[in-house]
Amino acid sequence: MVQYALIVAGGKGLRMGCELPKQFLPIGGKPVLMRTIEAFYAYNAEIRIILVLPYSQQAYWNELCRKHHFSIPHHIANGGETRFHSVKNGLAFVTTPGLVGVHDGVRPFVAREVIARCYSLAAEKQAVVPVTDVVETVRHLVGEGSETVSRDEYKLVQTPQVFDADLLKQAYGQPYTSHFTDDASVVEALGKSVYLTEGNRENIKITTPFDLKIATALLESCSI
Ligand SMILES: Nc1ccn([C@@H]2O[C@H](COP(=O)(O)OP(=O)(O)OP(=O)(O)O)[C@@H](O)[C@H]2O)c(=O)n1
Ligand SMILES: C[C@](O)(CO)[C@H](O)COP(=O)(O)O
Repeated sequence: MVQYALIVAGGKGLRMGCELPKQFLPIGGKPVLMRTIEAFYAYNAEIRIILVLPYSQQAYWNELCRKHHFSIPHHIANGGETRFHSVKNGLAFVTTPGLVGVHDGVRPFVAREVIARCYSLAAEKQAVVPVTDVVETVRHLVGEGSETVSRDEYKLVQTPQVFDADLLKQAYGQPYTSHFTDDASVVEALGKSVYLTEGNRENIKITTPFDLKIATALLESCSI
């Protein structure tokens, strides 16, 4: 079955607050985005990689690839207004039946076994999402106050979220709503339920300067 990795890096990175877009920031001397793409290539050298980047950053990315002798084959699609629109743009490059894994370009520490399990389960379940346990107590804001809720009833959601290609394309044909914060929520809006599997704790989404510090520490401490 043909496998696609749709790597989204079309955002503005406002919470990082850096001039250089966060997907290009170096960790251990190599841009975040290259590490992310390498993780998928290491899982399957035949995987079809679609990278979504703002049009204005594509020349810089090509220059970075030359500088780092980065030669993993990939197609580039234009970033959109929201993550939803970026994924939709990337899906135009999905031209055959198969499985599509949508992954945040700023999650370079996804474990190979998690990628493998998500694709393998998606062949059977059609819609698979990696999650981790909530490790802190959670409070729900109610009116002026708040109350503790049972954390056992919640999970934290990661990527890659892997889907049957036709199902995902149908889901992204729906009109955008602000509730669509990930791909699972878009697919669920069709009435299809998603299957949860264990993610890996290191698979952080590099969002703030603090996350960059964690990323550097992770690189030093693990062999991912
Ligand atoms: N219009 C958008 C918005 C987000 N993303 C991607 O979706 C992933 C998760 O988004 P997030 O980490 O929130 O990135 P940004 O939207 O760039 O960050 P911020 O909200 O701080 O501006 C990132 O890889 C980001 O590049 C995207 O492809 N297109
Ligand atoms: C897709 C995601 O990474 C799953 O946790 C997350 O929803 C992205 O959210 P953001 O609003 O783009 O930060």
